[in-house]
Amino acid sequence: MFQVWTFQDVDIARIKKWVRGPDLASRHLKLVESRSSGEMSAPTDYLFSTLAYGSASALSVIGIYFIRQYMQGGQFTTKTDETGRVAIVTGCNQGIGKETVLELARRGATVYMACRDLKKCEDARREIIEATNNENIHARELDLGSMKSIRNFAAGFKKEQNKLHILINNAGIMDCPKMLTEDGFEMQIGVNHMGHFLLTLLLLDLLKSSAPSRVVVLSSIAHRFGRIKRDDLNSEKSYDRKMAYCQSKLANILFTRELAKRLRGTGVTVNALHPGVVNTELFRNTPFLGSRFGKLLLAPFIWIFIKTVRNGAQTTLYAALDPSLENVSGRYFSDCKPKHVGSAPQYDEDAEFLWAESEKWTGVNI
Ligand SMILES: NC(=O)c1ccc[n+]([C@@H]2O[C@H](COP(=O)([O-])OP(=O)(O)OC[C@H]3O[C@@H](n4cnc5c(N)ncnc54)[C@H](O)[C@@H]3O)[C@@H](O)[C@H]2O)c1
Repeated sequence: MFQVWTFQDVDIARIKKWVRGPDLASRHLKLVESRSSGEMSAPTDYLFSTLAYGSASALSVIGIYFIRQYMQGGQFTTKTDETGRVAIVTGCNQGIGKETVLELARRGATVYMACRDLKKCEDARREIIEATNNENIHARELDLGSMKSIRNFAAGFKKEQNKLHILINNAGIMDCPKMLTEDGFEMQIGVNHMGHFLLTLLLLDLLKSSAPSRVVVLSSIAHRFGRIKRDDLNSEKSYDRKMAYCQSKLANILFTRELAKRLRGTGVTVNALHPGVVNTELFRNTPFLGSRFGKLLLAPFIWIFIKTVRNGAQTTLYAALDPSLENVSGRYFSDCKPKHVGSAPQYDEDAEFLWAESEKWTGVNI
């Protein structure tokens, strides 16, 4: 009833030939043919299949591991001591911002977490203090969609601190349906660019007096698809949620270049970056990707190809802390290294246009 297979049953020479064969698919085909013709014995068949499919699975696992490692991008491993340095991070109750604050706290910095939702900000602050034992972490309210809130935040901060070494313009919103900020700006250009424009300019005096100091701007690779709509910057004539995000992220790059130019010789540097594609709540408004079902369905894909929040914060930390960037300004980074942005002459014209409009809209200038 039972057939016992012994080692002698296994045709070693034949297996060697098979393993050396051209490829898995043709080997499989031959296997099926030889099986039906009775040429190959059952034990040989069994051993070959195990070997072939075992090595294919092992190769796939190793391949997936290396792809995932590659997709997680560059790491900022340089050790720095930030004790006595003061930083502000916007939109940091979650996502890349929260992870950035966590690492700044570990390195001893005093950090002001500037968030729209103070309750969530307070919860995140407590978590960070618990994890790092750094008590110098503060939660403050800042809604970048309200010029009043931005002015209140800046005034409050200046009452508490007379130094600011690192300003990280991290907060962002993506793909939202057409909405306006409190002051009537289209939400994506309003929060991602105009709000940060006003905040940075209100804090410039402190940044200058605390130099060497740094402004870090979270842009995105999406800037490459962006166009500054000179005839409709505020999307009043037409609105496309994707293009509005791309425009706002291009605005981040142009703001960085123009501000860097204007701050030459002050000891304040300004750099922009793309954090990578990171597994955060930023996609909450994106059809399918933002839904629970979409996330569940794409979970394996996300695990392989999308950065973890920790890895997503690495380029921000690099731009904010790497000693080698002390005098580097007006650049764009990705994966902890410099990256090229689009063609200069057109960007310069757009940057000047955007700067003039931003001054007009926010009522501040330098
Ligand atoms: N996640 C990615 O794949 C990715 C890719 C490229 C660029 N970025 C950029 O990285 C930055 C951080 O995004 P994230 O991925 O951590 O997303 P996230 O949604 O997790 O975090 C964004 C933060 O911004 C805050 N925010 C939104 N509107 C605000 C407002 N009006 N005032 C104050 N805060 C506000 C949110 O509350 C949140 O804390 C954004 O600027 C985003 O454009 C992210």
